[in-house]
Amino acid sequence: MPFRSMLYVPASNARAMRKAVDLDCDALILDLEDAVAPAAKAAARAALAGRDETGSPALVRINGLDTPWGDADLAALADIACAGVLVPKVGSPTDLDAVAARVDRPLWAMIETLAGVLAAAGICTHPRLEGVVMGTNDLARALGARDRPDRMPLMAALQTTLLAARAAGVRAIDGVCNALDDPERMRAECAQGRDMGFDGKSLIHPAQIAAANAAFAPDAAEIDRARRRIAAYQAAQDEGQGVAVVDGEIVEALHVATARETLALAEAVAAKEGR
Ligand SMILES: CC(C)(COP(=O)(O)OP(=O)(O)OC[C@H]1O[C@@H](n2cnc3c(N)ncnc32)[C@H](O)[C@@H]1OP(=O)(O)O)[C@@H](O)C(=O)NCCC(=O)NCCSC(=O)C[C@H](O)C(=O)O
Ligand SMILES: [Mg+2]
Repeated sequence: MPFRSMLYVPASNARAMRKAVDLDCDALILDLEDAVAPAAKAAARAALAGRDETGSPALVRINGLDTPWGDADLAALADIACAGVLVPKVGSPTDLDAVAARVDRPLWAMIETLAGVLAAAGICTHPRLEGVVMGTNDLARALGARDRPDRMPLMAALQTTLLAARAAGVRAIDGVCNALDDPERMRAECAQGRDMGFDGKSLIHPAQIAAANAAFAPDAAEIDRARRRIAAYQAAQDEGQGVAVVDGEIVEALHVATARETLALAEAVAAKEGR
């Protein structure tokens, strides 16, 4: 399945929770953590109990086990239908062990602390991990970084974590764009995240879904080039050659493997969108 767009929905926001059911993001992150005020934690947790799984697959972001609410969140998961658990502020594989020992759902890790980035290789190879989500807000704070449209201060953390995720074969989701009233910045951040190799982007508002879905899916030109690369390489092989040339660029086996992945993603997106 595609992971182009993962929308945070504060579980304490009943209006947003109702809205989320009909949104076309690839996944939801039902948040019990930082988007929920301390006074609203118990009610937010209760709001998830007995939810049905209408709409996009949902991860539940729990509070850390080092907080007053983490234990109760884990206990509540027994009554919460979800596709997985998103663990915040993961700093080591043992942080995942503590959750894995108490829930049998797939785990995702927020990489949003300096320790988490430095331990990314060990975290990403955890046997229960399905993916990582970048927490660029917490990371920027921990770095003492200034906000920049080019996200230069965050690049080392983003690329280090992405390398670890790709090496471990798990999904990697880029951080949020806070600029709700700046669609150009959102577009640029999506393009940057896609260019780097992320699978998708985490979002904070439904208005951001379209940009992420567009950026992280192959476009018509990429689909056409993938098909032509596969065909040209097969023709070269039939003539006993190991290399083809398409649009003035060489095409070797690795390019064909990428082309097949491109077509597979395009098919998964088309299937999800009922095309
Ligand atoms: C930022 C918001 C508080 C703005 O909410 P609101 O003022 O209600 O926005 P709108 O009036 O434009 O809403 C229009 C409709 O859309 C619904 N809505 C808004 N946001 C969401 C959402 N996230 N999910 C689902 N639906 C949403 C409204 O209810 C309106 O619905 P309707 O009237 O029925 O049409 C709000 O967007 C918000 O709370 N966003 C989420 C913020 C959040 O989750 N933050 C935590 C994640 S960011 C982070 O820190 C990640 C990581 O940890 C890190 O460190 O980086
Ligand atoms: Mg955070």
